[in-house]
Amino acid sequence: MLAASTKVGSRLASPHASSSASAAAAVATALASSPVLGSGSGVLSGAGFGETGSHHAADAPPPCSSSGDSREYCQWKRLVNQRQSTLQGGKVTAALGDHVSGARCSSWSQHINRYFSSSSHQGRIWAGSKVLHDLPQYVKIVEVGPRDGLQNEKDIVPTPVKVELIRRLATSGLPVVEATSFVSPKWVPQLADAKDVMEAVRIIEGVRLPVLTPNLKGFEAAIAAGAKEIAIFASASEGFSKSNINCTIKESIARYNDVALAAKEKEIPVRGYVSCVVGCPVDGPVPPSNVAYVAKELYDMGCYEVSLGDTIGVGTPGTVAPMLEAAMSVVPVEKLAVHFHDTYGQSLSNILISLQMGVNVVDSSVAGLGGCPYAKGASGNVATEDVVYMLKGLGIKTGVDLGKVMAAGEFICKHLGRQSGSKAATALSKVTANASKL
Ligand SMILES: CC(C)(COP(=O)([O-])OP(=O)([O-])OC[C@H]1O[C@@H](n2cnc3c(N)ncnc32)[C@H](O)[C@@H]1OP(=O)([O-])[O-])[C@@H](O)C(=O)NCCC(=O)NCCSC(=O)C[C@@](C)(O)CC(=O)[O-]
Repeated sequence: MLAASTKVGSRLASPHASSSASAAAAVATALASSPVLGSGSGVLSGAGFGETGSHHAADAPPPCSSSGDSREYCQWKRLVNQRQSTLQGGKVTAALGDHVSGARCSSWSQHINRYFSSSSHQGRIWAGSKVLHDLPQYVKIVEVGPRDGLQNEKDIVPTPVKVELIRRLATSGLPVVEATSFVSPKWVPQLADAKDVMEAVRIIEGVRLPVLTPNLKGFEAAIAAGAKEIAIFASASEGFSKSNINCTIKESIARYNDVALAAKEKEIPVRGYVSCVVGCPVDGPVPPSNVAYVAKELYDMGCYEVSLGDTIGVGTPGTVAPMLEAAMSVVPVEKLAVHFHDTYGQSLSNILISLQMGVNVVDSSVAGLGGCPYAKGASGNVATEDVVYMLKGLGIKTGVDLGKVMAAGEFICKHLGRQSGSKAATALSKVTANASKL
């Protein structure tokens, strides 16, 4: 299985695919001949790679004024503008034939908007509310499905399926899609095709595509494959640090310092992760002071953002709030992101309390895919669809088209042969299916 996917991948990495157009052609050829994605499979139909798609940023932003708008919000506005001009220029951000038809997507949209249309104005929702008035205007969603979501899958997902998933997520308006990891293939065999995935998706514009790098070897490989942004990942607990990256926390900080220095030289932005911020599968409960220590180390070495991960999903607002307070005491809150796994069904409540505490970056995974191979019992990440649904209900802008994320979720779930882990996607699909029977 691994050999087969590598073979397909090596076609994607062909030297003939060095220009955008020829790389796109190589991807299209690989996809067409894939048993999962080929035209005969019924998964793909319609337009070819390289054609312009229609991206409509959901919740189109108001003008970005110099007064009051957050930095993230202004960055998002720029990203939307860049994406729109990219599409007008006919570059490769386009649809490769969505198997979810336009009619179906618009039917989803009708239902998605059903409960929000009368309350979509944030001011109206929040008027007079003591608990909602501090929420951010815009939340950046960092999609981690292609990396965190797939890394734990036992059966190797073919490279073209991963590439197509990333492309679909990128065209849904998500500003960041974590693409893969340049880790040891012995440790994470599912992502052994990182080079091929990166070489195929590097041509997608209008979206940031960071990759995980555990050391200099991974960093060099990522840059050679075309990565323009990386992420490093430390742990707040010794037990998980050992089991996940085979070193102590201190050793990992030294290792990541080298990576951060190399990245700085090449002007590559670095995101930091802290795992096990509430509990560890090996050590049990984790004190907030450990989280603060590691978060500050990552921030001080130059990470532009530090994502706090409840790797095994044991946190509740009762444990997340003190953990965040500790992290916020050493790293500015606008530099923090939250990353929840939904093992105990606490993710959305944890996200809500994080937003109330000033966080405005949230990691999530399409269809709730995910889990860490070195954190036994951890379930998937919070589903992107559920996060977008909740934020939409709160009148918070994300720029994400929920129907398109649902379509990406349906695509990958079909490939994996399982139901979506997103409650919002499942409910909306059922409502729409029932409505179409009437
Ligand atoms: C860190 C290591 C490499 C140490 O692994 P090690 O075995 O201690 O490393 P080593 O330096 O002794 O190397 C062993 C072999 O791996 C190779 N190697 C070494 N580095 C690389 C590399 N970058 N790329 C490719 N190959 C590499 C190296 O060349 C050698 O190959 P050999 O000589 O045996 O043939 C390993 O433990 C590892 O790869 N761990 C990654 C585990 C992982 O990816 N976990 C999941 C991501 S973290 C996560 O999911 C949590 C997060 C971020 O989502 C947030 C949350 O939810 O909390």
